[in-house]
Amino acid sequence: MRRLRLTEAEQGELNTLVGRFLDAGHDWDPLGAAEAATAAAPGLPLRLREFLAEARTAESDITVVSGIPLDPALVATPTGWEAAAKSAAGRREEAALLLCGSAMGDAFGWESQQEGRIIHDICPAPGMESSLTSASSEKTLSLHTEDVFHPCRADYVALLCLRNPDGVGTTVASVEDVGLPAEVRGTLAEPRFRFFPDDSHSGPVPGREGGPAAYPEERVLFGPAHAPYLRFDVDFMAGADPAAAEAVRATDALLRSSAGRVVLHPGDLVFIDNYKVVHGRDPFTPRYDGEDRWLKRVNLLRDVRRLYAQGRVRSRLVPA
Ligand SMILES: NC(=[NH2+])NCCC[C@H](N)C(=O)O
Ligand SMILES: O=C(O)CCC(=O)C(=O)O
Ligand SMILES: [Fe+2]
Repeated sequence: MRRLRLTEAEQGELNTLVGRFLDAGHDWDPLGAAEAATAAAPGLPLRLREFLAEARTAESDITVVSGIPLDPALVATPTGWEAAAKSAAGRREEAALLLCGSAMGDAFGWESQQEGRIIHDICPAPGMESSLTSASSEKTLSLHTEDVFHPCRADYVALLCLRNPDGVGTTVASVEDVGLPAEVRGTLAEPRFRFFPDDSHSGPVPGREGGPAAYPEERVLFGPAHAPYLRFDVDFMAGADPAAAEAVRATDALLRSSAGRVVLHPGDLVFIDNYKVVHGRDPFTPRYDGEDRWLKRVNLLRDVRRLYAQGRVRSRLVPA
């Protein structure tokens, strides 16, 4: 894990950049904002850019930047992402996340998720307490690769904490630390697994009725044999045969027993390497009083052209 704390001077620089970005009216065309952020990111504080560049080339599994300035007059936590989207709650923080994220990768959103927005709101929603989505609270959110079903899922999931009054932990488990037995590793490295869109995706997504065909069977471990990448979400995958199903169960148990947690405080921004680390969340009791836990999230790709090359993209930054 790598950590950087912004100095007061750097916070000032970032605030100025955010102000300029908002004044330029980039809020909030999802197609234009990501490109504008990439263009503006070279204006970020030098030490921050150097830190993120180093984290990126070293393939740091978890990277935390503390001291992202938050609006002192931040509005009450909305009761779910739809309410947040309607009221444009936390725009300044969205801009800060988008700008810092753009130093790490290209921001994108899914047409099927949170109405195609590129910045998502993660806050508990009434009625969703036990759901398998990030709007849940009372139920543990299982360790998962973000958007496990998609061949062009994010390289990084970036989360900016706006509130976390009870210090609820984001759980993390790294493929490097999990200690999978050789036999399980062998099975996971074969294309014997199916991955499905999770419940936060709506409409005609691959493998669902009315959507395009499901993706073929794939590997859980892939890439360099000595340091493989991982793709895993026990709730939205299946082994294609009994031995593969058993490997999923064994891997889930090992990931859970090796998991640690990062407690995000207001102003903390974490980049989770979505190829090396699975993440989830401890359960908590929602308040629905405006003081609830609230994160902003953005998906980042090291090169958004990988998505364009997929052929399922309907518009430049909003893949179908
Ligand atoms: N195992 C799971 N519950 N996976 C789904 C994770 C939550 C999902 N990424 C969301 O934004 O809502
Ligand atoms: O709430 C958290 O800490 C993590 C939620 C999550 O999995 C996500 O936003 O992708
Ligand atoms: Fe997630």
